[in-house]
Amino acid sequence: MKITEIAESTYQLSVDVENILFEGLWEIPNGVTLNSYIIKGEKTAIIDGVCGWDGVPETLFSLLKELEIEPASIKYLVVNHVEPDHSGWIESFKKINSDFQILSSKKGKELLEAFYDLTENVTVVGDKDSFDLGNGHLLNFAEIPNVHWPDTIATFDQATGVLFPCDAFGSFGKCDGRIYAEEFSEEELKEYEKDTIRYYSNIVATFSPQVKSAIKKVREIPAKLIAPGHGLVWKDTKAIMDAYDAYADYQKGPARAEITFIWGSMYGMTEAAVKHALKVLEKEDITVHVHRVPEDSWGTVLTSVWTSTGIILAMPTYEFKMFPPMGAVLEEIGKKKALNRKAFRFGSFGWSGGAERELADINTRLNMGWEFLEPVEFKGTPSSEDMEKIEAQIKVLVAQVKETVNNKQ
Ligand SMILES: Cc1cc2nc3c(=O)[nH]c(=O)nc-3n(C[C@H](O)[C@H](O)[C@H](O)COP(=O)(O)O)c2cc1C
Repeated sequence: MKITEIAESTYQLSVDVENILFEGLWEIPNGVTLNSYIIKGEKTAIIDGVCGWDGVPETLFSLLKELEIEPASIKYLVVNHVEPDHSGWIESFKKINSDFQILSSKKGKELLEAFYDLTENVTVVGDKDSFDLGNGHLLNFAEIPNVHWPDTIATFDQATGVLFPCDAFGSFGKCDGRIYAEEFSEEELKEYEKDTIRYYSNIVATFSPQVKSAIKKVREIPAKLIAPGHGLVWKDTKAIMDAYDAYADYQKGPARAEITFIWGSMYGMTEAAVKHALKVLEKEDITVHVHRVPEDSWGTVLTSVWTSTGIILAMPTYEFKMFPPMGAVLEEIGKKKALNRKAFRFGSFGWSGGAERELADINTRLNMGWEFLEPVEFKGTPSSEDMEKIEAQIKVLVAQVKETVNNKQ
């Protein structure tokens, strides 16, 4: 954990977390940095906290001591968002400080009661409110509901121009002691963006329309620095807002000129055709993300799907339905609303088939709007004719993806 002064009397306290499933579900291969902020005006406020995992609140308290702040002397907690990765520490805090005031949204107040039985000393703040910490640190608030829970607000400090948007504009990927995006080389930032997209697609994506509204609102705030609850701090506030704007647009598609190829196979029948399909794709000038299920996690597959305009699915029939891990990952992709993709499916069956029926059902039931080319299904091993049909369909798909993306630009 580390303390950095990011603006006058404004400190970031950050902790790198690894080897966990985020939200108990999402793989984070490069970890995540959780950020908490302290503003020392005449009054001291802490903006967002950290999770309540073993040892994490204690580390936060020891950092406060480094800043010569006794945790018991903190009288103001700004809770932008009650999700326990930011508020879990309050349970430990309550044990050492019984006298503090919380600022949160109306919905946040409800959630604080539900999660932590906190009912007293909660002041509701919203768009029209301000709160004066003294020494010029006048805080304003912007309601940005559903980015990522319904309670979310962003806090803006008039004195320093720092905007604290909590989950909005956050990223996975631990920062290893670095604070600002500007400390990363262009190459490193490109890599880091994959973690930002992982974060966006896995955590925030469902609420893309609300992300669009939040960005519109936040662009009106004269922020000099965006200091989120996860990941890097952005001096180039426009860069991260533009990036998030684009990710939100990918929900309805088209996204980028990329294809995500998701496949699974039990005994190698579908796999034989997958190998052929990959060779075909190698000759095409297009970025392809390949994921085998169940080996690759939902989160990893979703990250690729989010930026892809084209999807190829290859899996056999299994008990009159799709190969189960494919069904599971598609349900999740549908729930995150990765909509309107150009798609193509092929795969093996033994006697009755059935994968196609379930695929159509998921596409309809979850209103995904994926436009499928004629599938190629084969009994047992794929014939050379099947291989030719697959090759032809892939070429059509690549052309469609490029055309759709070009038409958008
Ligand atoms: C557990 C199991 C269930 C299956 N269920 C069906 C089925 O309901 N309908 C069907 O046509 N084939 C079914 N099959 C046959 C497979 O679809 C077939 O063996 C196919 O070639 C497997 O392709 P793969 O080697 O790519 O996994 C099933 C196979 C297994 C092992």
